[in-house]
Amino acid sequence: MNINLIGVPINYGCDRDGAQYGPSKLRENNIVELIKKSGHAIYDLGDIHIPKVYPEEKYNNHEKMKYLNPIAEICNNLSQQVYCSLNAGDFPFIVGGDHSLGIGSIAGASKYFKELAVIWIDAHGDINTYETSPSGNIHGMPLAASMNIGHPTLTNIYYDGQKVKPENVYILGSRDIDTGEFDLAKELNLNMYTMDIVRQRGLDNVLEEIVEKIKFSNVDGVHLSFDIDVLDSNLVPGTGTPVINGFPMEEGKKIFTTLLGEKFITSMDFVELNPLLDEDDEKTVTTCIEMLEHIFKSIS
Ligand SMILES: NC(=[NH2+])NCCC[C@H](N)C(=O)O
Ligand SMILES: [Mn+2]
Ligand SMILES: [Mn+2]
Repeated sequence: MNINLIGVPINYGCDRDGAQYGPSKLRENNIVELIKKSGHAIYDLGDIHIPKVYPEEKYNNHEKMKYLNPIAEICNNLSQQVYCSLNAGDFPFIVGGDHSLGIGSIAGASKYFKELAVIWIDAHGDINTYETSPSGNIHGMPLAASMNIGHPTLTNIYYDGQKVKPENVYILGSRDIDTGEFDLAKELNLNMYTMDIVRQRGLDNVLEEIVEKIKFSNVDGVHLSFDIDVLDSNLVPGTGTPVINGFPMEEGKKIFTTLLGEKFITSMDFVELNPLLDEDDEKTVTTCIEMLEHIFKSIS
């Protein structure tokens, strides 16, 4: 497989200093060599350009969303990179940066595929809108925007309207969900496997159900969006919104072994590493590198 590495050094979506250093930190820690070693050909496509915006301008575009226009511009550029990569027959691997970039990845993938599914692996739902968000941070909104819910500037990125149907969305590992997100998930009847459900039913059973549902739908492409905060906060202190009771390393690996083993995943995000918040001799970077090694071994 040809892997296309695309860096998105953005922190406007989380409004916290540090997330913009994710791509450079992973490159310093040899992500490119690691991909090569796994036997894949790698094209490092570099980083998406991030326009400079000062903090005092964050609400200039909308009173309830921070950095709206620059995020839309960055996601628009990312979409085209992802679309071109898929068109070339390659596997786009997007490294963040905060999770607002998911809007761009999904828009690019959905232009290429007729019927896209999205697996959102995250401690959070990321299905807020500016009306339900407690923070105004757009990294809490990308999955809603991709389903055509929220502000038109976000729902019309790359091309107008819906990028993924709610029935093709799978949320896994959530355990910090806002009230508005909970209501929306219920209203849309989303496939939402919260951590409580995973613990009740067992990870194997939940993964099997996701795989079966995707296989028996008419989906022709699957985007997997991995927010590192789905892992237990002990493993990833260096992320902006860590949450306790997350997946331990072995379960994190099992998720990838199973889902990537099915060979239906066609693109991926890896987001929310914040090197400035890291602790214990770069514990989070170590976790990320170990997981990335496993991910690339599992892609075939
Ligand atoms: N991608 C993330 N880490 N999202 C965290 C979102 C936190 C919270 N739900 C919010 O909307 O502000
Ligand atoms: Mn997220
Ligand atoms: Mn999260």
